[in-house]
Amino acid sequence: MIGAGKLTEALKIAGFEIFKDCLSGADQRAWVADLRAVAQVAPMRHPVTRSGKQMSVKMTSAGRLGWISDRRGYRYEPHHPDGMGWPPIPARILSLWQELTGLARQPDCCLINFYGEGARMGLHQDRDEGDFSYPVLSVSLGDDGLFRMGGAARGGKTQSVWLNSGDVVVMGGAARLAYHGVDRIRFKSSSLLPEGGRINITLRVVEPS
Ligand SMILES: O=C(O)CCC(=O)C(=O)O
Ligand SMILES: [Fe+2]
Repeated sequence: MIGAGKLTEALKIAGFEIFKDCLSGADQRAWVADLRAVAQVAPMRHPVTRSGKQMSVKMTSAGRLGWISDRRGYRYEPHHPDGMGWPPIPARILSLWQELTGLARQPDCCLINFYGEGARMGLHQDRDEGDFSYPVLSVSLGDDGLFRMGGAARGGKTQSVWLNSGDVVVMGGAARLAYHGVDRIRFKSSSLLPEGGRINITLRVVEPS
């Protein structure tokens, strides 16, 4: 599945890797079908933050734990806010994790974000997990997204890169706790999703081993 030599060094941040064009067109369509099946069981919704502000992205999860945000804050939960358990992480998604990380440990959570027209994600750290020695693996599908990456401290210098459909990002090591976000998408730049928009999935180990 992974072409050799596809690793680029778009950003010079230790532990941050981009694998361009990791997924073929056929793979991307299969992933989208898998993710739509997850969203059938565990519907996407716009979370609100602790302050009550609605996020512009819609989210759902697969796996033992799902990431949620509500007026009580951010956390992982074993159930969707509507009460159902999260569907299992699709097998082909787990194989990519295995192939790229080589880890025996499987991720607990596959967080699925959907960026419709105008959606973005502010700079943040992924730090609700219990063990930062595991990388976060992220896959982009659909429209191009302008990804911004900073350092471990808020307010530091940032670098930006466009992520395209089929690109995979690994944030491990020093990059694991780096600030990152998505400034904007190029709506309808890809034909993968007929309705337009960008899907990003992140695979996370949540519980300490
Ligand atoms: O959409 C992306 O590329 C990043 C998503 C992200 O940072 C997150 O879900 O925590
Ligand atoms: Fe993140």
